[in-house]
Amino acid sequence: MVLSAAGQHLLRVSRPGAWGQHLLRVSRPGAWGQHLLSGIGSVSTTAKGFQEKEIREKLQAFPGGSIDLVKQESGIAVLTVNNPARMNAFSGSMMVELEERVSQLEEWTEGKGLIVQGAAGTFCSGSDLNAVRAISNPQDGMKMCMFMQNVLTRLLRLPLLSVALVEGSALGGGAELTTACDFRLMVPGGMIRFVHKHMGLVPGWGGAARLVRIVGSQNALKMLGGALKVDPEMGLQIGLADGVLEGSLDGSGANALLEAEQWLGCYTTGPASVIRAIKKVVVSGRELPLEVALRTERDVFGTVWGGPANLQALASKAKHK
Ligand SMILES: CCCC(=O)SCCNC(=O)CCNC(=O)[C@H](O)C(C)(C)COP(=O)(O)OP(=O)(O)OC[C@H]1O[C@@H](n2cnc3c(N)ncnc32)[C@H](O)[C@@H]1OP(=O)(O)O
Repeated sequence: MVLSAAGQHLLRVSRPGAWGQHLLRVSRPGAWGQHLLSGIGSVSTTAKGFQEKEIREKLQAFPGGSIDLVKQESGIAVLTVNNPARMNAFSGSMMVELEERVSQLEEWTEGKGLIVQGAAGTFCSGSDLNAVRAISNPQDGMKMCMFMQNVLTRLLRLPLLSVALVEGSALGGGAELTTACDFRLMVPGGMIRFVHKHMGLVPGWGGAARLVRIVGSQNALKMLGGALKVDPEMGLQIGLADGVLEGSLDGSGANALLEAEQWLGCYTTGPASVIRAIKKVVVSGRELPLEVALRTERDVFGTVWGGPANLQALASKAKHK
């Protein structure tokens, strides 16, 4: 177990602070709500200087690895960060592929859940340091950040219940990726570590903003300031991890994936229309000012009220003892 002195002081925080003010300043709530409903939320991509085409071309110049997506009949998809020779670090082309996979998931109307994992028993070691070195000027770095912020925001807003399955290490951008999922499940020996400080950096893929909302600002400051190694025990203690799995029996990761599917299945059992509606009302409650969130909730409610699942439940005279 890795529990540093600083880690001992981490506290569980159940509710992040208010932050709707910022949303009000950077976006038109009406349009925002529509984006959330359609699952195609765009964040700061309209900010001055962000040329998606240009940064895509730059990123494509750093190839290697892949982002693999398998959509299963169960309604649970598995997204694998696959670059084992570099501990699943994100090459430039993988960043672009991640965006394409997120687009595919946005189109997947039968989907209910998503598991994000790394290949070969480890999660992800962040951005590929070779690519980072090559685009180390601030302008390119900021464009790469905006690209990844946008992709990871869209990932988090998918109308799917998502889980990061953390086997091995989730470092730097890999740790940020875990926060772009609704839940985090850790395997014994797994570690989430925001190593940015040791790289002379801060998170830039939206990981700090999301981390604060998950564990609270005190814990986030300690995690970033101390580059703390968060193991499963500490993860549970501070609310970063939602569960600890038994892990793989043969080192293949297969058992952990099966366990994660079972865990997620507890929340995705039921018709896709209802599960997707649940995610939509939670995302709007989390991201929108109350008035707008209430309007969105009403609209989403309208999509399930009198729908097949609702009518079937009424006909069966369901009792909830
Ligand atoms: C806004 C985003 C900010 C960021 O993500 S900055 C990047 C943060 N990540 C890092 O600094 C990770 C650096 N790597 C490490 O600490 C260690 O390699 C790590 C992951 C703990 C694994 O240690 P070991 O098990 O001892 O294995 P190793 O060091 O021999 O690594 C195996 C091969 O993988 C490579 N690798 C690991 N992480 C990488 C990365 N991020 N970018 C590029 N290559 C990376 C490493 O160079 C080694 O390659 P090779 O076998 O020497 O050719």
